[in-house]
Amino acid sequence: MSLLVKICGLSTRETLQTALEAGADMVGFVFFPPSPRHLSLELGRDLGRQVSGRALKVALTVDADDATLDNIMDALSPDIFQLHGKESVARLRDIKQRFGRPVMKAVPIATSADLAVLPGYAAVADRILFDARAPKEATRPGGLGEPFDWHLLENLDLKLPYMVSGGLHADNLAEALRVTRAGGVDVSSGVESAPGVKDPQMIKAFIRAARATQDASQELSVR
Ligand SMILES: O=C(O)c1ccccc1NCC(=O)[C@H](O)[C@H](O)COP(=O)(O)O
Repeated sequence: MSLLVKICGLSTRETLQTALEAGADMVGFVFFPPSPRHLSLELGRDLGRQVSGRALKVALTVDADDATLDNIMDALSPDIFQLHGKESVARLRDIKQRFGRPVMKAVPIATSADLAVLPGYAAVADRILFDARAPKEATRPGGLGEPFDWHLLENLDLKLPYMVSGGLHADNLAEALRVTRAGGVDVSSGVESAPGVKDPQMIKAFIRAARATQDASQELSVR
């Protein structure tokens, strides 16, 4: 199965075009006002039109209410909702039923105890995103550019597809994939020149590095 590459927190036509042309499988749009990547609904609508089927549109929200999700559905019509807050298993089920879209649940990781929530989420979510747990003082639960200990996932036995994120960049994603055996990688800070400012060259370098890792693992598997 080919590696999924997600570029998250895109907020301009130019950098979205770069990610699409470089072959990103998923493009993430943040709807969380404290984030430097937060999009207005109007900009989300515009960027969503630009994607026009070239990648999966991921709407990233944090403990959003139904009215907010309704507005995002109308503006972006996301392919996936990425729920990056404290959403319960029941809330995931509710969102899936109400909006009829797959959900990717972000699971914050700092210690092995954080894995205890997996069985509940895995019963409802379509995909899991492992991310570094944000420090208590953080103004947002993700997009902080810090990794977690990937070895915490070394013995993971998850029947659901999962991605790894948190502090990834072109030079460490191969190791993150080797240790976690994730089916996808997700990045935001690692392709930015400043918080919220995506860098086209860094986007291209990240996707090139991910594809090189994918090719290398496919070569090994056919030997
Ligand atoms: O990106 C944000 O600003 C953000 C805000 C609130 C919740 C989640 C957020 N990002 C979630 C993502 O999917 C990021 O790509 C992921 O946390 C990795 O971020 P980074 O460590 O900056 O690569």
